[in-house]
Amino acid sequence: MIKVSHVSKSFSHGKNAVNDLSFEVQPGETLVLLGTSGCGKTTTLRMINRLLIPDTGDIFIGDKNINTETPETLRRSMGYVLQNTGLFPHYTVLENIAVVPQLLGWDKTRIHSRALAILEKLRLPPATYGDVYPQQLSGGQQQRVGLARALAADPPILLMDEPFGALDPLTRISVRKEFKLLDELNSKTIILVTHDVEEAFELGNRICIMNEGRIQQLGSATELLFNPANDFVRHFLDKQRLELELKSLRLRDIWPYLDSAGGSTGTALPPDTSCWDTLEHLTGNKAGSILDGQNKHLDGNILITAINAYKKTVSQYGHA
Ligand SMILES: Nc1ncnc2c1ncn2[C@@H]1O[C@H](COP(=O)(O)OP(=O)(O)OP(=O)(O)O)[C@@H](O)[C@H]1O
Repeated sequence: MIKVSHVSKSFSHGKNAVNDLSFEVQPGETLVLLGTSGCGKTTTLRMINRLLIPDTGDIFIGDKNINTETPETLRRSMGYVLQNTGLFPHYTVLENIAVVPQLLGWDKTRIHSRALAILEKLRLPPATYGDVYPQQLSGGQQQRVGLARALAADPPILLMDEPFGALDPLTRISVRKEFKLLDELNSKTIILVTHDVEEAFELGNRICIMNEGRIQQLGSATELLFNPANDFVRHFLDKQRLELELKSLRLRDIWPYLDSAGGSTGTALPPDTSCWDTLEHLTGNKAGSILDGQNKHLDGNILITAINAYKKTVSQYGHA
């Protein structure tokens, strides 16, 4: 677990870059820090890694205050992925990946086989990419090498600062998809910084929306969408609201608002299908019924009506 407790940090010009920040990240959870430029996301990440020291407050990894460890020991438990990848230009891909395992004193054979394995996992066949230099790779490939390097020594924690920020929108979407499917990341505790709302909702188990160094709200996608803590959070999500709502709501959420159907026609959709995917499915299939012990009849209109009924109830009772 990572615990940030009442942490503040100001730079020379006096204004707090981070102001009384507190949050916890559970083991295996992905927490996304989301906010406009300059709201303190990177500063927060750098304090967790001890690249910066907080003015006040404490940060714990497990039950250990990070002040009690040397920065080197601390950083061995953390992979750090940067927007510009931070790869060494004069090292080959394999040499870049080997950096942390070498610092940890792994023997050569172990380092080599781990580097080959992690490259394979990230769809960069070592025979083609192992001996090339970063500038010979595309942005997406460099990003994957950056991730491979951060994962090489299998650290339990991964800190990611705008990891897909330098990529064009299409590459960004495909690299993000691959990232989500990586089994290497399943058990890791991840803090990911982004200013991309869609990315935050796609990758975060919970999302922390920040503004001017302060947390505005920390919660699940549905909490932020249907129960915003203030106007800042509400307005921050307004532009993509419909898409975010459809992607965040699952069939199981709107289940009580769907009528039961007699027979079973159409394709059965699992209850954790998002309303977005369901709409896509219905566009091609016109109508369908979903199965989960009982059948529910479904078409586009019924789906939208059920979503609206869900939203009404949520705002009525104040929870999502
Ligand atoms: N080394 C530094 N010296 C002085 N001011 C700094 C330094 N690092 C950050 N700041 C200031 O602290 C504030 C927060 O910066 P930070 O980089 O944490 O924001 P951010 O949310 O990560 O922004 P971005 O999305 O643009 O990277 C900004 O006002 C920034 O100018």
